[in-house]
Amino acid sequence: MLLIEDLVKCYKRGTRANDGIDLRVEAGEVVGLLGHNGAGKTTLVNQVAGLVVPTSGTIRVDGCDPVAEPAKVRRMVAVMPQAHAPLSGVTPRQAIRSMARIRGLNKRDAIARTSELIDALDLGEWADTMGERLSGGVRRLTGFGMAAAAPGRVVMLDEPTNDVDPVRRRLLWEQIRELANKGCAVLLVTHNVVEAERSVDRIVVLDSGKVIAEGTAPQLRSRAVGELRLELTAESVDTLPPVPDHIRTAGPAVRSSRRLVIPLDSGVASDALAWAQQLRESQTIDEFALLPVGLEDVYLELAGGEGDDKVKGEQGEPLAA
Ligand SMILES: Nc1ncnc2c1ncn2[C@@H]1O[C@H](COP(=O)(O)OP(=O)(O)OP(=O)(O)O)[C@@H](O)[C@H]1O
Repeated sequence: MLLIEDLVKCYKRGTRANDGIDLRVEAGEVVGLLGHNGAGKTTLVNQVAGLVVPTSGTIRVDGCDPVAEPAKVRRMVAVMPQAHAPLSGVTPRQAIRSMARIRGLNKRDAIARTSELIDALDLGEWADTMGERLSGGVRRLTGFGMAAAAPGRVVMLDEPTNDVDPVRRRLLWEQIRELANKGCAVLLVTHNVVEAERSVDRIVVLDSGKVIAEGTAPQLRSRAVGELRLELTAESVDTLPPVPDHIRTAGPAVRSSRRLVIPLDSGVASDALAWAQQLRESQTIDEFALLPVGLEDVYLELAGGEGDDKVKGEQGEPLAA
């Protein structure tokens, strides 16, 4: 449904925001696009929507080129932008209904679809409140409602769950899945790795404009070294003692200012727990946890840590991208 090949976008000042991206989203599929700030996610979305012209490469929405046939592609693509929808002087109900009408639904169907979305997202309490008085989360949900009102073939959602409370976040994910079940190809930008791991079919990781990893959550998790992660939290992890020799690490640790995450094989779990317990009893660390490897660990390892240095372990090499 959505096919992207060797997509390059260079902005005027020379930033290569997309640098040879290949990406495919099939009908009925929800694909999560992850990547650091400035990785090029929004640039990608804007090119598919026809708002930014690619420098080179190919985009096809059900066979149509957004550059050659922008009006046609706009009808086929629904976008929820990263910025809040402008809702001054309109209520969520009016905004969603208007979008449904603009995108081709007749009056009766637009009213019905709007009510359906307001109920599904539990927005009834604010459905008739003017936009100026809405919270960030309700604005975000309204933006989703506008994109989902008459969604077309491809739906692109740029950080849809930001500001949304945990209960409505679940409702939102149900509606995202519902769009895929109706046959839409859904491309979803998010920074929430844990949510993505739980809720999308496939994940694509962008780094500096390039795809550095792609696959289902289990496929990406299988790239991790070791089965476990020992997380140590301390005021500063710089002064922590080295991992004792008898606890063989499975790969390089990832460090942020207050957290050290050490990859381990399951065979050393009890020794690692005993060591962490000692560190806590001596108040060298504040707390610790031993957890199965998650997608967030793989992501941080791929991305090179939590914005901080990557600490190379005693054994093992860093994960290759
Ligand atoms: N209109 C523009 N003109 C020049 N440079 C731009 C423009 N829009 C984005 N960029 C640059 O392109 C790069 C990619 O930006 P983009 O917004 O696509 O990243 P992103 O992954 O969506 O980031 P974030 O997660 O912070 O929203 C950044 O270096 C950004 O500064």
